[in-house]
Amino acid sequence: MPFYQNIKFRLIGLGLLLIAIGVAARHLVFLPAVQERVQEVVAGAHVSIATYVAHDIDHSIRMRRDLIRELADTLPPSLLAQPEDLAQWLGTRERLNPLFDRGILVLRPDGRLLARSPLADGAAPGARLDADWFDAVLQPEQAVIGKPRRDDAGGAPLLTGAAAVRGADKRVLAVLAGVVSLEAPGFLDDLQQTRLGASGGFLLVSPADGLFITASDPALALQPTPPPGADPLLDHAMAGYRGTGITSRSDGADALFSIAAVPSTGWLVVASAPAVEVFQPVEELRRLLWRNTFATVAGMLILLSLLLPRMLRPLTDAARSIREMADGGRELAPLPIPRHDEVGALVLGFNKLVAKLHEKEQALLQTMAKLDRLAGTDALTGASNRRQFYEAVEHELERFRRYRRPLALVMLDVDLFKTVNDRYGHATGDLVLQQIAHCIRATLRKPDSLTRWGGEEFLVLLPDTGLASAAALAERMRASIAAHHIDSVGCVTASFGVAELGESESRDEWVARADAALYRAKQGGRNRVEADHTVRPAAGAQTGPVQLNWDASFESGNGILDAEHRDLFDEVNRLLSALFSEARDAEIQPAIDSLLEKLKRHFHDEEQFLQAAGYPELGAHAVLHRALIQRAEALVDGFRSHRTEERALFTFLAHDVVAEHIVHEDRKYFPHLAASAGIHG
Ligand SMILES: Nc1nc2c(ncn2[C@@H]2O[C@H](COP(=O)(O)OP(=O)(O)OP(=O)(O)O)[C@@H](O)[C@H]2O)c(=O)[nH]1
Repeated sequence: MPFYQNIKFRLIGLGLLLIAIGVAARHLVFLPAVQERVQEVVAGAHVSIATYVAHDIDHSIRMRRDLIRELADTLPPSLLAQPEDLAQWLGTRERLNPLFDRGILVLRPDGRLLARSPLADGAAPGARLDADWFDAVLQPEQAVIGKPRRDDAGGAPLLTGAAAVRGADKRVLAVLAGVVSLEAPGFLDDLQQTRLGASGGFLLVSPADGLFITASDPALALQPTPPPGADPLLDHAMAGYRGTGITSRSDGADALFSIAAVPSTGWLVVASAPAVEVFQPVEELRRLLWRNTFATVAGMLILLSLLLPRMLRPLTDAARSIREMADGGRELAPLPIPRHDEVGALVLGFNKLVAKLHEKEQALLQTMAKLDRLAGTDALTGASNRRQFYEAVEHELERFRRYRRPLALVMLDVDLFKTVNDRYGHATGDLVLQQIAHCIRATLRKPDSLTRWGGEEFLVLLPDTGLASAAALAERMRASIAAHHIDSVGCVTASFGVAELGESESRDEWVARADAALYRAKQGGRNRVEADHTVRPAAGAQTGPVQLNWDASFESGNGILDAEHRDLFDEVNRLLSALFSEARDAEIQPAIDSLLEKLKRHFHDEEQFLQAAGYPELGAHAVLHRALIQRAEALVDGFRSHRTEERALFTFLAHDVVAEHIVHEDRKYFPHLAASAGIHG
């Protein structure tokens, strides 16, 4: 699954998207609104301050102008002829109202100095005929405020207020002027010393004179204003704009400005503060928001990476379990409901689905069982079912009655199979049953048939087989099953019960005896074979004129070999009986075939045991086996084609096979086998 389809990735992505939307909203909507509001508030404050400063300046100017006017109006014309008294009069007034720190002068209409206070030598400061105010003051009745200028020595900036002294006929008798330094305490010095914020300040501009009168930066005092276009802020002011706004300054930086007029002079007070400073709170808020955003993202990532796996575990667990079930690695079963949320609902849905599937599976199994019953085969193991077994038994019973052929039954049951089911699941249990059926089949001959009798119980029907042979075969099956390794389970075992059909015994009695023997095998500790000897075998009841008798001295001590030898004796006896009876060839032929097959199997088993025991004469013994088999096959062929007489067959079986080989030759290895069994035992 690509990572972007991962639900954790999507949830984290969603979280980040929401944060990004929040950040965008704050920076595009919230912060601009805050900035606008801050500008409104600060600009309002700046306008108030600029207006206050303008009124203060206006008040100072008016006071000086009114004082000069009043002095001019109250100056007794008679004093004009007495300069010393005039100076004294001026001195008294000047001391009473010290608004002109640079002194008060009285000039004649031609511009010559008449008197001054305080008395000082040299030219009176500002008392120059080219002064703009001198001519101006001769005209109107009002006092005049002159253009600010530096004193004659180029020192401090001065401002002169003047008024004409007129006679009764309104003729100008003299001009009275007061000179004040712009830096005089209580005049404009406050404006120079006052800052707006950290680096903002004020400008006092005379648009009419194109002059900075004074400013928070003292270097600007009495400097000409820059030409239009050089400073957009001043251009605004000069163009008559009054109020507040943001504009670029001559240094390119934005500034918040506020402009207020000084009505008495036509001057302007311009308050300006760098926008960076004004909006510093907004910038701080912006930085705070970024820090908050980073902290939120980091917190969210940490929280989600810790919580998401926990929150999604029920989902991932359920998905894994379902996948395992789908892949066959786990039995299809309901899952525990982790909690009552959407995942719980999902698992509940899955469980309902499983229940439905089980129902359907049961229905299918029932149908299959029905079909099996009809078809005669068990679908799981491929073995016959009871119905087919009963049919086969009917056929064999018929043969038994007619030809007296022995008939044996092996019933087997898997040991502790419930534990296998409980530990590894029902599906694995089924697999075990299949493998066991496979093991059994591998040991059977053609005419033998395997039946699944019930759950983990099987029946093997062995035609033409006596009790001893059947027990030997059962032993072979037991060993084969016990040695077979089954993936993920290991080895399992089975217990066996063997019974040969007795004379006048019913099918069900016979099966019951095999079942009882099986029960004894279970009781005896499982993984073993129990043969039932309680009923005399029917086939042995009918004997011919010539019979071979078994003797205890023929026993080698090896259970399987002895059982096979005994069975061969029985087989030969049965065949001899048939040969000497009136039986037809067609009826004798199956007995001959069965004997030949048993002979071959016995020789093979015997060679295996002798090899395992390290018998030194095995090579020579095996040569005898091959010779006997070749001879037997030739005789059987001849018998089929009526070339061989019954006597030749009789001689070969009774003499060559039984008397010579089994009784005489085989005895040779008995001591070796016994010794070897002693060593290994
Ligand atoms: N997997 C599977 N189990 C089956 C089938 N038929 C029967 N079984 C199970 O086989 C088990 C038989 O258990 P028991 O009869 O108690 O016997 P056991 O555990 O084999 O023990 P012993 O026979 O005493 O050794 C039961 O759990 C049945 O459910 C089948 O077709 N498939």
